[in-house]
Amino acid sequence: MIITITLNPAIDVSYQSHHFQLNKVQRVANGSKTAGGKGLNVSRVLKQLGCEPLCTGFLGGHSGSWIKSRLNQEGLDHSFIEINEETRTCLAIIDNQYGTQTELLEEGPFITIAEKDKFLSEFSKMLEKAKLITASGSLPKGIPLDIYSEISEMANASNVPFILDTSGKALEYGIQGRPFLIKPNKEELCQYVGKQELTMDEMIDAAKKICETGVQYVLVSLGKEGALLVGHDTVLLAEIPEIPVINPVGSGDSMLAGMAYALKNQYDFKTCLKWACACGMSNAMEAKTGEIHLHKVQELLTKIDVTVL
Ligand SMILES: Nc1ncnc2c1ncn2[C@@H]1O[C@H](COP(=O)(O)OP(=O)(O)OP(=O)(O)O)[C@@H](O)[C@H]1O
Ligand SMILES: O=P(O)(O)OC[C@@]1(O)O[C@H](CO)[C@@H](O)[C@@H]1O
Repeated sequence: MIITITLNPAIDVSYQSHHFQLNKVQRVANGSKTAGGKGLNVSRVLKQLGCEPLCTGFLGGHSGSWIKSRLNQEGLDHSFIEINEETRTCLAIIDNQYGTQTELLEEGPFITIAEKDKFLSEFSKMLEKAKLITASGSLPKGIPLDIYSEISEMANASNVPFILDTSGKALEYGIQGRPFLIKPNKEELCQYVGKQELTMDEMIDAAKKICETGVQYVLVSLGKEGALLVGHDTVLLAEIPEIPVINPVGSGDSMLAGMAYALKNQYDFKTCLKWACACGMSNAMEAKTGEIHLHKVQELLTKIDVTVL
């Protein structure tokens, strides 16, 4: 079973706006509302790929109940720790005319030490059934910065591959727990190495240095430019065709789901990278966050070129 961890889930509200302007009243068509936060997007895409993930993390208040009822409707198995405070809402405004994507991400609830300890204790029980674990997203308040490192070490001790997609300090600390794979986008990798920009060679160098610390693979997502997969003795570059983009929010999560699915099926790394890109692309072609279509993924797989660098 794949376990997906979302420590800071969200009700994701996404609006399509034309010529979005600041400081103006704008009327828009009803937004799409999904059970989100990165890990829940990963879970939804895994389900669309035919997997039965178990979703875990923290949920609270009315928003938490709404998310649970959505997960039930979608047939997603879940086991969340109930918290005192309210689960957050995140807002995305997509303007395909201007080509902009504006996001307002709430920081999320405060998690008490008792709630955090309960999570870790439940997680150690779930770990017994896990074949692969993904953890995605920001940390809610009160959660120690090294929690992903702790989770990774627990997974390593049980020989279960752990895949991490986070940013900033949570990534910096998380890497110290030696996850099997991390998935920064280019901006997150730049931030990690403290640079404004990185060339392709510099990205490969940075990823290799991360691998020297004990991480086995670094998957760098590059939006419409495709992706890089770097390991100790592997550098693969995926080049992708142009596609009609509707809403790319959640493409990184869909990519992570595609990678997790392919790894679980023990595909070779070139094929894994193709599945990861195809799922990210398929999501970008849909209005809903964290949605793919298998027939589109299969068609996209034939159009992605992976080169060994
Ligand atoms: N505009 C696009 N055109 C084609 N493919 C895309 C586009 N945006 C994303 N993708 C696909 O999805 C993958 C992941 O996208 P991206 O690098 O934007 O991730 P991300 O920044 O983590 O996204 P998010 O945080 O919104 O989930 C890319 O490697 C690519 O395969
Ligand atoms: O605040 P985080 O956890 O880093 O990101 C949250 C978020 O922006 O990520 C997803 C897109 O990847 C959205 O579903 C969600 O709202």
